[in-house]
Amino acid sequence: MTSISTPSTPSIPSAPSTLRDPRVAEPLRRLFAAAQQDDAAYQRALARSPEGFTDTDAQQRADAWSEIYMPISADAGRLLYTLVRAVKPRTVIEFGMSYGISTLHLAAAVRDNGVGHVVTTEMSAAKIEAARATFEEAGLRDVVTILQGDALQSIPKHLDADGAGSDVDFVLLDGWKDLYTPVLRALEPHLVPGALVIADDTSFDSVQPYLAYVRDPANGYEGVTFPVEDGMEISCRL
Ligand SMILES: C[S@@+](CC[C@H](N)C(=O)[O-])C[C@H]1O[C@@H](n2cnc3c(N)ncnc32)[C@H](O)[C@@H]1O
Repeated sequence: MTSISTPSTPSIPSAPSTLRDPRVAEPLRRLFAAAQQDDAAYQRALARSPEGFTDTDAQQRADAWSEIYMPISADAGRLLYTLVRAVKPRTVIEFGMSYGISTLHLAAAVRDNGVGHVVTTEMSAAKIEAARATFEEAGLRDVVTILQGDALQSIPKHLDADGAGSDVDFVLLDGWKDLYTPVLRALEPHLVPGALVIADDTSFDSVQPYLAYVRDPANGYEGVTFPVEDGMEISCRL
């Protein structure tokens, strides 16, 4: 006779995700609301510098646009949280923190994993000061290190420093788009096989050279564009 086993009771997580903790949810709500004013802030920046900025003056652009949030969307944030929970990375590197909306999602996932650390980068001193206060308010300051200055220099310097874990298993690229490929190339000596590299805004013209790079099989990645807001390229280091 075949015995019929009784289904076991599904386990229920003992606590909701840190994203739903009011200490994180409230700053996220406030930051997303503030980012709604980005168009007006952009117009003010343009009025101050009508000639615009070239690709070579990243710091000047970061300072001139320091009032502009340019965040990932809420859906993209949940995607990042989900991926970090699944991958359980030891070291998450973020290129382009701004006011820390994406960083809060990455850090919440690291907190819930109980392992890992987020190293993020930003050139605007005003944004760094504001984000530090936000991470403190969110109770996530201990899982985030902010590197001030140009990520092209600060990331390799940090990873090569004595005592810093140099293996990288999760990357978010969301700084100036023309720097995605150089930043990734600077990270490559530290990427472990299976590392996930996420690049935001795949629909932008300025991201196309990066896409050509990660989609060329000779460069050692496999991936796909995930259709969230302006598109996120998810690439796996082979
Ligand atoms: C699109 S915003 C980042 C948005 C952020 N990921 C979020 O979701 O809130 C891009 C940010 O990257 C910063 N940035 C651009 N180039 C950089 C560089 N070379 N090094 C460090 N930060 C940079 C800019 O100052 C800007 O705040």
